[in-house]
Amino acid sequence: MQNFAIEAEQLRIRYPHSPHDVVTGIDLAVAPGEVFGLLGPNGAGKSTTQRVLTGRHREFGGRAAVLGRPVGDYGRDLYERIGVGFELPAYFPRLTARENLAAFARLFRRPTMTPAEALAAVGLEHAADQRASTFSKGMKMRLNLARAILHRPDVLFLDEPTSGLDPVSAAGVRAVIRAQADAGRTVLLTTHDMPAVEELCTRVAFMRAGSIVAVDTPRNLRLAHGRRSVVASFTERGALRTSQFPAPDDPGLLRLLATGSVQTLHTREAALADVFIAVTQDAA
Ligand SMILES: Nc1ncnc2c1ncn2[C@@H]1O[C@H](COP(=O)(O)OP(=O)(O)OP(=O)(O)O)[C@@H](O)[C@H]1O
Repeated sequence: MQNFAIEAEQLRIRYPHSPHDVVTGIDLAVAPGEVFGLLGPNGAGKSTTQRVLTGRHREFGGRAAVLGRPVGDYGRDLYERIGVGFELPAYFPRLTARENLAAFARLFRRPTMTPAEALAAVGLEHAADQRASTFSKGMKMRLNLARAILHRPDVLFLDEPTSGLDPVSAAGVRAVIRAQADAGRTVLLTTHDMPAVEELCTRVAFMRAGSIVAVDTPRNLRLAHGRRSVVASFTERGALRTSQFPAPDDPGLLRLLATGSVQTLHTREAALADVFIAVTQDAA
């Protein structure tokens, strides 16, 4: 039997006062070393699933296991094995970045990186002695990530690690995640950042209303659900306009070409954003 880093079998989750299950019996099996994306619209149940897998919500049905052991069987030792980076940065605002990481490092029994190593890993070494309360949002997200990787965990759970970041900062965070994957860590990544998914994820699961509606590699999902299209830009009454057509022989495109007004024509490859819309809006 294969040992999965993360497993869920018929996982059902309900909050104390919610009238129905918000996760309705999902199956997940993430192999060691995978960067697995958990995608879907707001409210689909992604964060709730992460909460159960990281031991922060203990009421659930079915099975949830990390590194071959049910999450319910772990105590604090779970946090020796996993790293958790959630959307809202968690740090001591009055302490410097270095002091924050030194404080977090003391919580672990296993050897950790030094604060300087962790700050260098996320590109924050220049701000080591700056108070966390003075950090920009992007810096806080990096500090959060430094905290999550500090003890070199086997599995990393990341919820929206690039949320609200500018493109350069987001690319920096993606590079940190890539380095973690290259070091052999398993990553479960919840995100709406499609470039991050394209760049990092070995496989992706799309959730919709508490269920998983598609799981595959980004490439296979694009082939199965994405549509290529042809984009034409043309002039109309002196203004430049663009239109998208499903195929090069689309009658509308052929009519447009016959007018002689087309300036440029290019093929647009299917993107994961198209897959997102196709599988989370149309699935029954
Ligand atoms: N503490 C809670 N108590 C009751 N219901 C909750 C709680 N947290 C989340 N929910 C509900 O559970 C459902 C799933 O929420 P969840 O946060 O898991 O979605 P998500 O897919 O992570 O969304 P987003 O992309 O917005 O982060 C939603 O209907 C939400 O309202």
